[in-house]
Amino acid sequence: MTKPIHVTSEIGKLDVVMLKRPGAEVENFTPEMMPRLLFDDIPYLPIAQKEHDNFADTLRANGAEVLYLENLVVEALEAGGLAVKTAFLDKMLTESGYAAGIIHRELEDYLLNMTTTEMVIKLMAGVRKNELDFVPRDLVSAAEEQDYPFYLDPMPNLYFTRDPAASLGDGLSINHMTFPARQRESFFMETIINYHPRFADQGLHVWRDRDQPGRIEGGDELVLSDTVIAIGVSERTSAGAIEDIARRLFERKSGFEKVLAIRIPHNHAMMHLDTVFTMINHDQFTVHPGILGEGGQIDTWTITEDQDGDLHVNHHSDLKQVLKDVLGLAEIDLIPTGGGDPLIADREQWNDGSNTLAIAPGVVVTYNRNYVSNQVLREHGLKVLEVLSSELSRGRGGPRCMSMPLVREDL
Ligand SMILES: NC(=[NH2+])NCCC[C@H](N)C(=O)O
Repeated sequence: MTKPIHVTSEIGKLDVVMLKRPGAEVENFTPEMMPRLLFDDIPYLPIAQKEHDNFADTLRANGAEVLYLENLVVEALEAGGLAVKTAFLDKMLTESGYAAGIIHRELEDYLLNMTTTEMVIKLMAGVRKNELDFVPRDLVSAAEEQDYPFYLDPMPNLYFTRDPAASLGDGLSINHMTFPARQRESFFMETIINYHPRFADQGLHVWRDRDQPGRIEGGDELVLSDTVIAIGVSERTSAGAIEDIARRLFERKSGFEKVLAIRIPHNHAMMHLDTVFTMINHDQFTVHPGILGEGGQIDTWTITEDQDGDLHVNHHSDLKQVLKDVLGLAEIDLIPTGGGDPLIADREQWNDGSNTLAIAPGVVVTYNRNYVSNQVLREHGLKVLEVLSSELSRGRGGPRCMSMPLVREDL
């Protein structure tokens, strides 16, 4: 029987996917907070939701079952019962900076008095100080944080379900994320895996959990085949974490035998590998030309296990050749974002023109605003399903970032 998580490629027909519908969290902040929350603008929520529904409908119309993160968390907590709900809240408050003390107790009181659904939505949306009729008298609150409006920051990046965890084979990595703005997000996924009846006790492997020290995010984790994973060395994923997960995947006989580490520029526009490189067919990929040097050069390393169980690391610089080698293909088609025009490539990459989601071999979901790249994809024979993108794109993520495939058909 297929496990509740089963992903052995980037392109196998998408059967089950997890999304998060944008809620109050995407507008519950000030312009001043934007850089820290990793947003470049504040989306207009009703339109963002409409666009997101359009995305979900497109996936459903093409045969995918859509699960929502927010519902799964509520269902997991309800299945777990009061003790689980209390422990969950306690840990969430601790990770939000209130390990104990009066503010912890006040917040606990406030949130535990809600229904589970209200509590989960509230934790995601953030808790403002003026919601509680209580004035903290401690020195930190009085002297340092008096002008700060929140007890609990909103989590606007939750609709990028790709990043807090990544499905790999019959399991997943639950990620230790890079920035404080996102670190609490992967706790939702851990809760689902531990307590949701659909996922708990189903023999799923957690290849690497969120308590591990090195940083890794799902936007950097690409399943190229049932034996090869590519991982970006990026602003968000450290080389140490890549070695660590490679070791665990090899040791635990996950089926993956090779990890391809690809180093990309470390900046906000290209925070993850999937913002500049995605797999969209057996032998076709999108790539942002800005990451390739002369003659398509880019630093990559293949990591394998040698006879003694040690990691063996091999450096390469020709992306096309490495991909051919690891996938056993005679030819591959690297399709440049923006058709290769450097201005258009940069503009469309900024709005996630390289961040395509394959829902079957050669069938991709993309943002409609990247019309040049979309046309190029069509010219290369792909079927392109465009979705609305004016507001969603303000969070700096596209269709791949907004989706966590849980089950794909094997190729
Ligand atoms: N898989 C991705 N590329 N995700 C994009 C995430 C964007 C989000 N604002 C962040 O900076 O974390």
